[in-house]
Amino acid sequence: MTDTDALIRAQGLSVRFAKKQALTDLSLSIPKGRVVGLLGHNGAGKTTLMKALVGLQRHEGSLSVLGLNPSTQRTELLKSLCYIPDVAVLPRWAKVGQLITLMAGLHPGFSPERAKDLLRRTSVGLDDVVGKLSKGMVVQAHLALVAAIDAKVMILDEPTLGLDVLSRKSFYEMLIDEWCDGERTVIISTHQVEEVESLLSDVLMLNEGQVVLNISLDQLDQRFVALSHDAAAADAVAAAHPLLRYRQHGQSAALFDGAPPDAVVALGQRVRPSLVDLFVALTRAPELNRRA
Ligand SMILES: Nc1ncnc2c1ncn2[C@@H]1O[C@H](COP(=O)(O)OP(=O)(O)OP(=O)(O)O)[C@@H](O)[C@H]1O
Repeated sequence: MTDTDALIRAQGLSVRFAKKQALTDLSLSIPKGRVVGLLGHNGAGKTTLMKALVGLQRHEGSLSVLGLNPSTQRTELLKSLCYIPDVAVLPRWAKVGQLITLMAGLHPGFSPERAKDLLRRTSVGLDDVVGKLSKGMVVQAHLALVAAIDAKVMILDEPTLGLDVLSRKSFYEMLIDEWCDGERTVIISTHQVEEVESLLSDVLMLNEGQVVLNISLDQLDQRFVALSHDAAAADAVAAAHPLLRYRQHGQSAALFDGAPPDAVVALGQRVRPSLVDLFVALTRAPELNRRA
């Protein structure tokens, strides 16, 4: 990717609250057509970054989204960017059909027909009042409304928080089937790392306000090597300084950034590193790595 293809570009992005440095000198670029998982522990800075991307967070450094400055060109930006924050914001008194009428009046890129089509995928009806819907139904209705906007970037902050596994699955199916088209980019923050792994094209990992990984899943498979091995090989594997030692399918395993020496590889069997193991390896203090 050349940098000019990027839909989102940040350089030296920092956010400081009174007592907390929430983001420190982030630099990244995200191209079109990607499904990016934004991962990080509680307090890592995910919401702060998303708010900066949509122009709701003062920051230092430069930030460009769709070629616009989110802080100073927010109105223009919101024509092509949609955002579901981590708090439910649909008015509880409104009927879903009324929200469609409201959105049609407010947003030039919103298609009422598309919203109604998307709602047919859910169990939410046009006459349903938001306040009487379950949490899962509200989230589905919210996605149907937002996905009916002809935008280029969608930002979702923990969109499936509090939903059961079936609701989470249907949420992501609707998002991928109905909104992602190979040109649009979506950024999803979540703690459900295992569940989203198969949906993602890229992962952006934050730890204590800093980027610890920004990589496509294809590159990730090439760069990181996981080795499953017998207990007898443990000391020799540990001597090669893996990022993480853990257990997988009842076997000891070790995760390396880059291939370890051939002699070490020969001690075990190369397996696919999972995103969750990588997340643990890159976001917890090295001294916490247990002997596997
Ligand atoms: N308005 C604020 N005032 C002061 N500190 C804040 C404010 N918003 C966020 N923070 C702090 O900034 C840090 C990053 O918070 P942020 O909400 O971005 O984390 P997060 O990765 O989204 O966490 P979570 O997974 O818990 O939602 C935290 O230490 C938080 O306490």
